[in-house]
Amino acid sequence: MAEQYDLVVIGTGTAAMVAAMRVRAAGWSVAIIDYRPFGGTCALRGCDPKKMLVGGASALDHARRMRGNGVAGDVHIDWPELIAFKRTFTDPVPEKHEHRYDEKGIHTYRGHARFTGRNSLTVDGESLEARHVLIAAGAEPIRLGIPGEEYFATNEDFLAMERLPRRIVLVGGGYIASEFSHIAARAGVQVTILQRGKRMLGHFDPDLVGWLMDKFREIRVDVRLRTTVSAIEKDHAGFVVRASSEGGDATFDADLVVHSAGRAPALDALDLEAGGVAAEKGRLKLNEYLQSVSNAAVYAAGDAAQEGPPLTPVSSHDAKMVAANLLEGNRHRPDYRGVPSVAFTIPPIAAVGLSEEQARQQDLKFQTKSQKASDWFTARQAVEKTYGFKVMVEDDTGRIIGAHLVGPHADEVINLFALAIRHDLTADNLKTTMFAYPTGASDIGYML
Ligand SMILES: Cc1cc2nc3c(=O)[nH]c(=O)nc-3n(C[C@H](O)[C@H](O)[C@H](O)COP(=O)(O)OP(=O)(O)OC[C@H]3O[C@@H](n4cnc5c(N)ncnc54)[C@H](O)[C@@H]3O)c2cc1C
Ligand SMILES: NC(=O)c1ccc[n+]([C@@H]2O[C@H](COP(=O)([O-])OP(=O)(O)OC[C@H]3O[C@@H](n4cnc5c(N)ncnc54)[C@H](O)[C@@H]3O)[C@@H](O)[C@H]2O)c1
Repeated sequence: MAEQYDLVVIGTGTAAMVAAMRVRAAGWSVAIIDYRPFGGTCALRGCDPKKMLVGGASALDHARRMRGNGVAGDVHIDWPELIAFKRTFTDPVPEKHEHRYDEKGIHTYRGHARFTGRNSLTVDGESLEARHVLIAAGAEPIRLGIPGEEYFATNEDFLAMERLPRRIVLVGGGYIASEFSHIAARAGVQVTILQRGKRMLGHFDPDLVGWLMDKFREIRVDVRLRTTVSAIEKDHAGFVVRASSEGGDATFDADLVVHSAGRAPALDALDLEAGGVAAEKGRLKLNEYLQSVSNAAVYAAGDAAQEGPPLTPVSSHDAKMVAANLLEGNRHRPDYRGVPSVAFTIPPIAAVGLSEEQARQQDLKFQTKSQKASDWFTARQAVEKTYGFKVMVEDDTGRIIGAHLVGPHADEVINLFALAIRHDLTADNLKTTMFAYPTGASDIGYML
């Protein structure tokens, strides 16, 4: 006899947890499933552990920048100790999450979930019946279809490394490659990035990325652009990565090869066909309420849905919309205006709203103010030359339509621009706000 639930949630990440808790609070019976330790990507294999390692690398970078300016002596990363520090956060997560679900009366299942019908699932042999199903299964590294793909280390492997390899090759040149290279290089690893695209960090402003590239050079990360990886081979000494570029074919030796070439919704194992859940080219077909267009019992949220950018705050926002739609009927559409994004390089780079190119494509009339501001107090105080911005303001309305920052505090200051964009604040609104001085935010007035 199958267990019956009002809602069965596949996944235990941010999207799953937020939706499960909200729906359960309204009195529904809820089950939640994961084949990995409970907690999801952000808490266990993404944002949080990454930021803990970035903390160590940033401390080292700051101390080195201050050398000759009142801070003496060298510092170094003690990798095993840094990983142990990271584990003080990550290790307790699964148990804490399970405990929270137990406390709220949410039933937990461990195993792979798979549809067996429009309202039924199996979890490694156990049958569940569901009035509704939420697919919050997240994303997984895309398959590149190259020989030796099985040798890739994942983000999970990198963030769990107990010992540092001497040479790392990162395949891809987006968020993961940028962040991991900045951590690893500070820890003394020889890092190479093989990026198919013509520049790094395609999600960020090209001029600001250009300024940030000075930093990649300074920390000796070898960035190869327009370079496509074609194979990974294992040899007695480690791995050989084969790649091709305009200049011809080349090989790169590595002790670790990390996948940083993009992530796609984790749908393969779900047997969507058995559930009558339509998908196309690896993406679920959803309506504006995040509901499957072919099975009204099924919703999706977060990285599995990828209706908005695959970021944690979006997973949480999606989950709130789905929970509200389940409880109140389909009335709530996700709103992805003003989603800020940060790549935690050292220093960080950030963006919110439209890129200059998008604003032009939309035929908007706007003014752009942009400057590399290495001589501003914020940069000089941090002894960090990589500091700059680009802000776009619409002519007629004075609304801020896009903001792009790189340098000290960019990861925090971007949130003020996100507030402005999401709530239609004007440049004047921000200019007439008093920000504490001297802080990163106190530069905003000069960026407008
Ligand atoms: C290295 C890295 C760093 C990142 N850093 C940031 C950052 O700094 N800021 C930010 O905003 N975002 C960041 N992200 C993105 C962010 O982690 C994701 O957008 C977010 O975690 C997605 O949450 P989710 O709930 O949609 O999915 P997840 O948290 O991925 O949860 C999905 C869960 O479903 C489980 N699952 C999948 N299939 C099945 C199945 N068939 N049966 C049972 N369980 C299943 C998985 O095991 C997983 O635990 C980062 C991502 C990575 C990889
Ligand atoms: N700070 C953050 O918010 C953060 C950090 C890490 C990851 N993430 C999320 O995780 C997702 C995945 O991150 P990611 O860095 O893997 O992807 P990404 O989309 O940021 O970058 C992937 C890069 O890989 C390149 N590429 C693809 N195939 C290649 C090949 N065969 N050879 C060489 N290069 C190739 C692409 O040109 C692209 O630049 C991101 O989209 C992001 O949403 C977010």
